[in-house]
Amino acid sequence: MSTPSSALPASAPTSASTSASAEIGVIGGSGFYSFLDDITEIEIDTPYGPPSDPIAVGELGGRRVAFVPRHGRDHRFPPHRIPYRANLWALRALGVRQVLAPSAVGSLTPDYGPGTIVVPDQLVDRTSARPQTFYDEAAAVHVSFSDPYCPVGRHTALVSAKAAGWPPVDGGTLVVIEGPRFSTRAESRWFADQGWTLVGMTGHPEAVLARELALCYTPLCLVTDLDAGIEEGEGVTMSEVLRVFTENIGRLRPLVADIVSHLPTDRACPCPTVLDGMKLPIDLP
Ligand SMILES: CSC[C@H]1O[C@H](OP(=O)(O)O)[C@H](O)[C@@H]1O
Ligand SMILES: Nc1ncnc2[nH]cnc12
Repeated sequence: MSTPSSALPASAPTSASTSASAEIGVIGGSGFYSFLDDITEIEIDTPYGPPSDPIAVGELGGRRVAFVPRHGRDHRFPPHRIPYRANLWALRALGVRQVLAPSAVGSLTPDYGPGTIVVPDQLVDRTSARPQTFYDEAAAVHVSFSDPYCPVGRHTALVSAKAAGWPPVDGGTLVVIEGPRFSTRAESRWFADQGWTLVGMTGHPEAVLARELALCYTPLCLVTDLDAGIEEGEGVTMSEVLRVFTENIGRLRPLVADIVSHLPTDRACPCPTVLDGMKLPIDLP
């Protein structure tokens, strides 16, 4: 059930006690277009335009959660057109400080076949035409990004997946391509030869934008296919990705819910302090 949409301006103050606030954000990917029951839909504007969809806010496992499908609920935004900045800004404006990001990925090794859950620990940016910073005027801000993901969020995801009987792969490198096309076999083989593990289209700039807002960000990658250079055959197709994702969504949703319920209430990771001592040219929501 959903209550009527509330409208908030970009910088609306939020409080932990309102139905328009949340502490944890979930950004759903391909095939993951809804998550919560009993939601309030929040129409929220940001300096970067509206997010991919109104944000669905509700309660889950005793936690206030905000959900946004990154491609929109009708998958109208291709990966290079997703309003990444608006999505992250809107989540932070609602009070979110920890973000969980499920996505469908291709595997660059036959060791991790379709249905494997991977919590990568590194990222390679092969995108080419996406705004990837909030700090592009007035003063330079350089955030540390050597370890792109929240260590506590990663640990929580790994523990939950193990407990769910879905043994996860701990670590690996996600290469993010510009898309929307899939990789050629030569590109795919080259990625694998570099020792990279997974390939996707949305992990960048989502992770770095979260870092620039001092948010915790945890990727949860579901392998939907072996990428074109890894497997002989026709190569990856969108329908294959969506089919395999749909086959797994029934166990992915409860896993995401379990991770949400186990994320810490106090952040003891380095993420909250990444902007300390920096002179920010913009006010964060
Ligand atoms: C649906 S085929 C390719 C599409 O799937 C992945 O989406 P997401 O990361 O949002 O789960 C991939 O990155 C592409 O956007
Ligand atoms: N093989 C692949 N390449 C890029 N993005 C993907 N998302 C799911 N599978 C993918």
